[in-house]
Amino acid sequence: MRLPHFIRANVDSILDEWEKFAQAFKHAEGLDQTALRDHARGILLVICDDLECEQSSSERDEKSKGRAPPMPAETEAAMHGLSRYVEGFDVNESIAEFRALRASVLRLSVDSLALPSVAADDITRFNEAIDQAVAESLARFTDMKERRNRLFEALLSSSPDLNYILETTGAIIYANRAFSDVFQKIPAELIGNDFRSLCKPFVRDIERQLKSVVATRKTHRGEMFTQLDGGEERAYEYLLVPVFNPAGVCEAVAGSARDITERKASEERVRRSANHDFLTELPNRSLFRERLEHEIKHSTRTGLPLGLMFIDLDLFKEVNDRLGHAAGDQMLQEVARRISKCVRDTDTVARLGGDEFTVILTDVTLPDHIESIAAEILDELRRPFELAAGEASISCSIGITVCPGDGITPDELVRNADEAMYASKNAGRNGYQFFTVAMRGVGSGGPV
Ligand SMILES: Nc1nc2c(ncn2[C@@H]2O[C@H](COP(=O)(O)OP(=O)(O)OP(=O)(O)O)[C@@H](O)[C@H]2O)c(=O)[nH]1
Repeated sequence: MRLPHFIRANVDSILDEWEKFAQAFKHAEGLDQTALRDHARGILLVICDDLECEQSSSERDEKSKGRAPPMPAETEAAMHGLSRYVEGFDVNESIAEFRALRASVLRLSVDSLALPSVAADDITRFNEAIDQAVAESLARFTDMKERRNRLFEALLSSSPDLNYILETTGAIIYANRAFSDVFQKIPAELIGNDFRSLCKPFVRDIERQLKSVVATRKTHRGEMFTQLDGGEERAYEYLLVPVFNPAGVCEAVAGSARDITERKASEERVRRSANHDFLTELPNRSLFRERLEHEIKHSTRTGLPLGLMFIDLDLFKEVNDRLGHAAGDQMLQEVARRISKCVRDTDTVARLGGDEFTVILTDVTLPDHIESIAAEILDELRRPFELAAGEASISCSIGITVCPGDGITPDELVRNADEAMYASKNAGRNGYQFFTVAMRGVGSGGPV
C-alpha cells in the first residue's frame, strides 16, 4: 500500500493521535477541534497529492536539498503559519506541531503493518514534504512577526514620548528616536549603554526605582524635573514597567517618559490666577486670608507677634480721572512693587481689590519694626510716579493692628486694621494709625 493511500484512509485516526499532542500547547487553549485540525488535515492532503504525482530524479534532487519549486502565494502550510501567528503560538510550538504530525503518520503506518508495503521512496518524499511545509509555515509566521516588529518600531519611533527598554541591570535594549534625541545620539548608539550613565542628575533615584520595579514586580510612576539635554529644566512624568518572560521572571523593564513642562506651566498659571491678583501679581484676597490664618498659628506657636497693615491709597480716583484708567493701573502695579520692596520675603503683601493693599509682618521681634516699615511705605509712595500718561503723585493711609495684643482671630485683626486705616483717613490721610479700642465701630467694618 502506498503512503498517500494509507494517509487518506486513516486521516481521522492520525489526527486523533496528533491532536492529543497539539492540545497540550499553551496557546492551543481555547482553540476548538476544527480550528486546531483544519490546517493539519489540509497539509496532509496536500502532501498526499504531492506523493501521488510522479517526480523526476532532478525534482527529487532539488527537493532533498530543500529547494522545492516555487509554491502559489498561500499554500495550506503558509495559511497554517498565518493562523498560528494570529492565534499567538510561538515558533517552537508551531514547529512541534509538524514534528508531531510526522510522528503520528509514521507510527500509525508502522503499527498497522502498512510499512512493509509502503514504498521507501514515499517515506523519503513524505519527510521532505513535511520539511517543506514547516518552511512555508515558518516563512509566513516570521513574515507576520517581522511586519509587526516593523509597525511597532514605526509607532514607537514616531511617538513624541521617550520609550525605552532596559535589562534589569540597567543596560539599554531599545531606545526610540525621541529618547535618543534627548541625549543627542542615534538609537543604535545607545543600545548596550548603561542607562544610569546617561542620567547623571538623577542616577540614584533611577537606580533605586529600577531595583524596586524588579524586586516588587510592580510598575513605578513618577515625575521628575531635570535638564536632560543640558538645556532648560523640563518636567517629565514617567513609567517603569516590569516585563516578564514566559516563566514569570522579570527579564526587562520597559520605560516611557512624557514631557509635561507646558502642562505644568499652565497648571501653575491656573493655580496662580486662582490665588493672585491679575494686575499686580500679588496674592489676592483668598490667599491673603489663607496666609493670615497660617501666620496667626505660627505666631501662637513661636510667641512672636504679628503685624497686620491695611493700606488704602488717598484720592486715587483723581489719578484715574486725570490720567485715565490705564495710568491708574500702571500706578497700582508700581505701588505693589514699592510696598513689596519695604518688607522681607517672608512677609506677605496682598491686594484686596481697588486701591486697597494689606501687609502681614511676621516674627516681629522689635515693637518699632512695624512703625518703621509703615513710615518707609509712606515715603516710598510719596515719591512721584512716572507713568506713561504723565507724572502723578499719591499718598496712602495705613491702619495697623498687632496679634496677639489686639486680637487673635483673622476676623478681629482684619476689622481692627480696617478701622485703624479709616482713623488714619479721618486724621487727614498720608499717615498711619495703630488700632486702639476707642476706634472700634468707627471704621467701615466690612468683612474681608
Ligand atoms: N485704574 C484702576 N482703578 C481702579 C481699580 N479698581 C478700583 N479702581 C478705582 O479706584 C478708585 C478708588 O476710590 P476710593 O478708594 O473710593 O476713593 P479714593 O479716590 O481713593 O479716595 P479715598 O479712599 O477716600 O482717599 C475708584 O475710582 C475705582 O474706580 C483698578 O483695578 N484700576
